Amino acid sequence: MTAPLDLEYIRRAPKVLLHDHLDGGLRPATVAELAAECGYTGLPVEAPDELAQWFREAADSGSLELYLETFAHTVAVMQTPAGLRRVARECAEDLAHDGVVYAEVRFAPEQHLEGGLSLDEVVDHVLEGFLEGEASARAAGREIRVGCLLTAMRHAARSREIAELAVRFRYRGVVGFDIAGAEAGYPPSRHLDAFEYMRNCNAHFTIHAGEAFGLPSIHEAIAFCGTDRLGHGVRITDDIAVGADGHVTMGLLANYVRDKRIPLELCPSSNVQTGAVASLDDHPFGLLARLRFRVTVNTDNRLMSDTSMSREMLVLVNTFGFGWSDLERFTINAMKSAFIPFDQRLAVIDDIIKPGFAVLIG
Ligand SMILES: O=c1[nH]cnc2c1ncn2[C@@H]1O[C@H](CO)[C@@H](O)[C@H]1O
Ligand SMILES: [Zn+2]
Repeated sequence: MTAPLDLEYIRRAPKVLLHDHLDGGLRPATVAELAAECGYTGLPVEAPDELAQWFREAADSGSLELYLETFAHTVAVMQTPAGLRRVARECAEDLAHDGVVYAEVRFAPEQHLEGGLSLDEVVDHVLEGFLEGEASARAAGREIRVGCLLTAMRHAARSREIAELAVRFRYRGVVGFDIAGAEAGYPPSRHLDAFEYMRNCNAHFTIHAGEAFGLPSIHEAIAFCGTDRLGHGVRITDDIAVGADGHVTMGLLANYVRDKRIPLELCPSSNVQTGAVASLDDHPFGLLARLRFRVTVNTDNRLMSDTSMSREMLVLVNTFGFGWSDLERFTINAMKSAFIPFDQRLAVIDDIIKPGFAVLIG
């Protein structure tokens, strides 16, 4: 018998998450406790439930720049070894508890140096925290593997250094590289040097592109930088026209993205909060899925959007009428697009995802 498509059963499905920011996923109580521990007095409110509400409302800004301002508070409490480890451990635990079996979690090491740690030390503590979280999830009967992506901030000038850091840690849990931050005014090609270095090392990367800025950003990310995946990429719809009769016309760039199976890391709730799309009903996820782009479902920032991987899936089910086989397809899309070796991706698909969905589909 087919399982009901509700939150409880979606949480049981084996899920894959490619786009989740470590500093956007703290538990509200952890923000409050770490602030007290490290003497950070800048929090707007202190009770965990008020903090949860504050983050959601402040992030609900309609602009990426304002949305990003909320990260000042989470980054502020992630400056010590204990803080970094705890946040990473809880991240792995929370994702596992939600039924995520493979995740790539990203953060920007350059934002965690205020307590005097080196870039290498910051990465060490976060990776240690992920391992602890994987172990405690396993003890609770949940298997998860967390890979780490190192992000460089696009307004800064450390991307080459962060790319080198990612390669230095490639055998210790870092699986790729990314750039994030305000998009308008900071095109991907500004960081060409970092991407060329990654390519020269046969290493993987994704680029936040096509979120707050449109087609030129996506084009640069692909044609100049050679990105493996697109962080968001929702604005690819600027190159897709749907006529009144439903006839679809796609431009060269949209065709290229689809032909090359370039994965789109779509983040429905986040896209509404930053104003990349007007509402969930207007989100192009449904159109892009129907046109068979390689779409994946992601959380972006669980704290700012008060969401989880299961909730993002439920939102899509409710908005577009997707069924279990669609959710399985999006999950397999994500696993195919992960930055771990091919044989390992295949093993997750064959041994975990397909059997897990088979039980639900009945
Ligand atoms: O959706 C997004 N678009 C662009 N940048 C983002 C987004 N979410 C988070 N960050 C930025 O990435 C940094 C490292 O994790 C965060 O501190 C935030 O500034
Ligand atoms: Zn993001």
